[in-house]
Amino acid sequence: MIELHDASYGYPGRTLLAGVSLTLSRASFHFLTGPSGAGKTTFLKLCYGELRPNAGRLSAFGADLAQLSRDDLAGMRRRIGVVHQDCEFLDHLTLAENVALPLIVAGRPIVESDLADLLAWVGLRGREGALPSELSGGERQRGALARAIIGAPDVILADEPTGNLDWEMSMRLLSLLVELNRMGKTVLIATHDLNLIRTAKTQVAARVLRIKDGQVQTAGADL
Ligand SMILES: Nc1ncnc2c1ncn2[C@@H]1O[C@H](COP(=O)(O)OP(=O)(O)OP(=O)(O)O)[C@@H](O)[C@H]1O
Repeated sequence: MIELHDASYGYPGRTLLAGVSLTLSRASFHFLTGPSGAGKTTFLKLCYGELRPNAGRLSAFGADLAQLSRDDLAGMRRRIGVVHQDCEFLDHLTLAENVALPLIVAGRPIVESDLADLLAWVGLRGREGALPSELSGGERQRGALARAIIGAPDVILADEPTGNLDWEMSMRLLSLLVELNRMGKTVLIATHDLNLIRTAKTQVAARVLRIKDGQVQTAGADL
């Protein structure tokens, strides 16, 4: 689904990824871990085409990102759902409106019953009309997940999705991501939370990637 071939990326004066090659295959489940500032968010941005490698190649769904037209790039991005670290919502829109926003932006129809089913699936039935300021951290994260998957993406990238959640809510979110993976979605979660990774590995065949010193390596089985 997403392949990096000898890809490098850095900001001026700082190399974050140096010649990384790896594949996120269909229906795989990956964690991405590594010290703060190692480049996890940057790696995710490369995967969804917000950044382009300085050298090497990145291909998504069989197409080289560098060769994609603007429209093709937009099409590729629609196949990737992103749960951002800060789950930004538009403050003046309700939860349901925020969740439906990717469809509105893409000019796609909103089927109210599908939206209601999705909100119920993430445990937010009854919260449709709430404003973002009225949501708890766990509700925001589940809303952000709903927004990421409303367009039925093939790949879900989540950046520290359980960062501000207690354990019970982290487990709830993890089980939703595991369920999505069982439906055939490719899932990549960037996280510092080793307990989350250990627990997930009892539920799903997850591969753990670690970014360190510009390399992305498969972490040992002790994780
Ligand atoms: N737009 C930018 N310009 C310059 N440097 C940046 C930019 N964005 C990120 N960086 C730097 O790149 C490094 C990697 O950032 P990134 O957010 O990818 O790390 P991370 O592993 O996700 O960190 P954390 O776990 O703390 O969220 C950091 O040192 C950061 O300061």
